[in-house]
Amino acid sequence: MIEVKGLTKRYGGTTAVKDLTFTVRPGRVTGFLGPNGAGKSTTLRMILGLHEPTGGTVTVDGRPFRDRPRGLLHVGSLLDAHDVHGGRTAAAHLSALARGNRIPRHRVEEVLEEVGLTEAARRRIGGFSLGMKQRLGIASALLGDPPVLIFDEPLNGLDPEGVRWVRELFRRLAAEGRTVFVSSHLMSEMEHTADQLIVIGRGELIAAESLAEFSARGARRSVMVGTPAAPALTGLLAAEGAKVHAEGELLAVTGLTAARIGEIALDHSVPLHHLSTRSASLEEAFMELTADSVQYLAGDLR
Ligand SMILES: Nc1ncnc2c1ncn2[C@@H]1O[C@H](COP(=O)(O)OP(=O)(O)OP(=O)(O)O)[C@@H](O)[C@H]1O
Repeated sequence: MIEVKGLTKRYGGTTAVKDLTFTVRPGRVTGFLGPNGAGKSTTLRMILGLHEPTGGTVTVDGRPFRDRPRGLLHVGSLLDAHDVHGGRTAAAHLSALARGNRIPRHRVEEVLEEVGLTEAARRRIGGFSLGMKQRLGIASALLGDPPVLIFDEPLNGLDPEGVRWVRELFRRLAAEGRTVFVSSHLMSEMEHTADQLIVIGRGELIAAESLAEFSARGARRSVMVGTPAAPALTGLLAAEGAKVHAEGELLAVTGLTAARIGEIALDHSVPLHHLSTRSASLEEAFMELTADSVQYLAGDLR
């Protein structure tokens, strides 16, 4: 179990993580979601003792990760698939990790087999594709057969076959009773991967709930509106408290009924070419939930 309590990280004037509290439990895949720059990587690095928190605490199975000398037996992680010595072979890389953690040598062959890299074991990592490096990173994480696994954007750069394989692997690891914590900035990636979600924005907790609970938010209907006067109508609807974002030719509106939108358009002589309702996707629910933090980043930090 990973327990994060009041975790804060400041870099100079930037607060990357702010008073974050959540728990990641075993036996399920927990997705760690947030827009770019939300503070996911910083949080994962603090869990792994790679960054010192400015405030708060984080423990893995009751102790700070740094207090465990043979760390790979407790927590396996993949933070950056490129962070490997390109001149080494896959087998040499894993053997060095195994030696450092006093893990039996046969585990190297086992994890290579598990991730489908047996054939490539004697090749230099420098010649690996991103997908192969991701597989090697996952092999490193599995090497110590740890109860807790942490992956930062593990689906990045994988082809559809690779994505399916990773999803099935995560599900199996969770079914074995392990804690599996996986970050992503895309709801679509987590939709078929995670059981539980921790959502952050601007370094702060926005939601910690099951995918089913999150889906209930998605059940809120949105109204699709087509008009040649999109900027004007957007302003009018926002003034009535609606949230509006462009989706191709149409505006997706939440917070107002189709009837009310039609009335507002009529009152201001705004022509409507399209007006329909639909259930929001999980992606929309996520975007709506994190919209404020994205705007903040776009305006103030980038
Ligand atoms: N070493 C650092 N020095 C200064 N600022 C940093 C440092 N590391 C991260 N930040 C800032 O902290 C914030 C959170 O960054 P972080 O990389 O943790 O976000 P993230 O959610 O992982 O984003 P992404 O999906 O883009 O990787 C950002 O505003 C970033 O610019």
